[in-house]
Amino acid sequence: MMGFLGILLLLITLLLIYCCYRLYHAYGVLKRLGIPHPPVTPLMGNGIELLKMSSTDFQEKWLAKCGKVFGYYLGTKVSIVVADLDILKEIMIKQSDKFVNSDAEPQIMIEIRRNNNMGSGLIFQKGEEWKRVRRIVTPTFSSKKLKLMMPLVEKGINSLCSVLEDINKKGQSVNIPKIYSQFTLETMLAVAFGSEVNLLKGEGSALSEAAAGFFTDLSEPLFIWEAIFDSYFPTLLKYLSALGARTLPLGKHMKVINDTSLSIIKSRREQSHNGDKREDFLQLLMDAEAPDDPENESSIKASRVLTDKQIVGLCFDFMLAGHDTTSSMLAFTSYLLAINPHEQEQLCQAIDDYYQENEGASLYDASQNIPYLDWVLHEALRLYPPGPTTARVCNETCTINGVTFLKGFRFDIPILKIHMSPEYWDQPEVFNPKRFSPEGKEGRNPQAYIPFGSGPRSCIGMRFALMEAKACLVSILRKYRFERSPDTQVPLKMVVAALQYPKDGIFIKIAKV
Ligand code: HEM
Repeated sequence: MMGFLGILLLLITLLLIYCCYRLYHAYGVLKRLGIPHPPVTPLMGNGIELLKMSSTDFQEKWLAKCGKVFGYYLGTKVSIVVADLDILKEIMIKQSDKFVNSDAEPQIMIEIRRNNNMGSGLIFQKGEEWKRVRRIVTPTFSSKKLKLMMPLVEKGINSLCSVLEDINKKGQSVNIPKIYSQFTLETMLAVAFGSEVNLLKGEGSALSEAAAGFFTDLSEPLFIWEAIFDSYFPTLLKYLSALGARTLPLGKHMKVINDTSLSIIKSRREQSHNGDKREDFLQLLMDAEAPDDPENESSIKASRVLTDKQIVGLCFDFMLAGHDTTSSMLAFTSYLLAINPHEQEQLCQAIDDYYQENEGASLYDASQNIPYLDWVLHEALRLYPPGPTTARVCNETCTINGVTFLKGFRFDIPILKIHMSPEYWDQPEVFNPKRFSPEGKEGRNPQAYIPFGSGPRSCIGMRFALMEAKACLVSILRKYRFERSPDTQVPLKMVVAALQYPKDGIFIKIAKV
């Protein structure tokens, strides 16, 4: 009996020694490569600190202590934060083939997509398949095609303006992000799913409820825990995620989105013979075909088009990536104009001048041809980039500017920190749209401004987002002004997660011109 216990104890001791050795080895990677990192806690790595503070505060703290490149561990998984613009240019543009994948999709989302038989879309798509899909989808975002969607965008703008009219009549301040969030969701449902609702007037649908519910259920700590868990128990994580996918509301919301979209595609295919086509993303993706690729003669017909489940995955991605981001851009721009009345007047003057010189101009043309409007939006995106960080994964060990990165390393690109760095921006905290005038841009490193990312994996929806936001602001500012009220919090308290939000909302007044 003692002999058995002795052997058991010995085995446990050996197992513990092995685990300690594995941990010691795993936590030695960054040191061996000469990449500085914060002190680690066994098992958690730097996860505890990341759960306590926002990812951008974490980046700020350790960039200040370690310089422009540092690493950290989630569990035993390595991430590298890179704020060095030369290295970023290599990762995002010059050697982008070695960093073609962005972040890994959370396991729970993989399981939910699998349960619903939904395609992977673009955001989390990898390698060659990502290249193929991006090639097919890119023409959908040409200026010519986006212009065709303007009537759907204008419809949303009209109902937004009538809501602002009511708010103005009441004379109260309003939490503007909430209004814009309904507007951009409504527009996204119309352009990506062909589903017309009037959320701003309180008229929703099963699809709009599922979409709104989906956004409420996403949380950053869930993803930090997942990354830590994944580094020790990947198989168990898969089982737990499969269970979560079946039981959590997130899975149910996605099922509604998936089933509704598939039935819309089906009915459009059935009606295609009557030649009555709607101009929206859904239809464009249904008709999309990759252009000829002379360098790839073997590309077969089937690989140049998208399946229905891929189309649903893509439309879902557009909603995921395009709804909250665009509404946040609009909300922060309105806030900045409200607290900078001089800049607001300059913008309104530019809009008036444009319409005086171009009587009867369309909303699309006006929004594309007022430079000051462009500068204002870009400056708002500098100060408040909706996505404060983006990511890449290294798929081939390589050395860049003397730093070696191993295959499998994940990269955090600290967009917000770069936008607020005094090294690249004079008085970075000041709202100054003229930074984006041709003279203001002269000599600036383009990598210092990346609200939509950069390189081949940059935001595919940038033009659509800017078109929607510009048209929206032109329409509003021809009738109203944003005004600071006693409820307006200055400076804003922020919550930073995958996206950044104003903690207590943004309350401003809507005044009539
Ligand atoms: C102000 C609005 C928006 C901002 C600030 C924004 C920002 C970003 C950023 C930072 C990325 C990652 C880029 C990189 O890592 O280099 C991204 C990717 C993406 N965005 Fe946007 N986005 C916006 C609106 C939209 C809209 C309206 C859509 C769709 C209609 C969209 C669709 C996507 C997609 C599909 C990707 C993944 C692209 C890929 O991996 O190939 N975004 N966006």
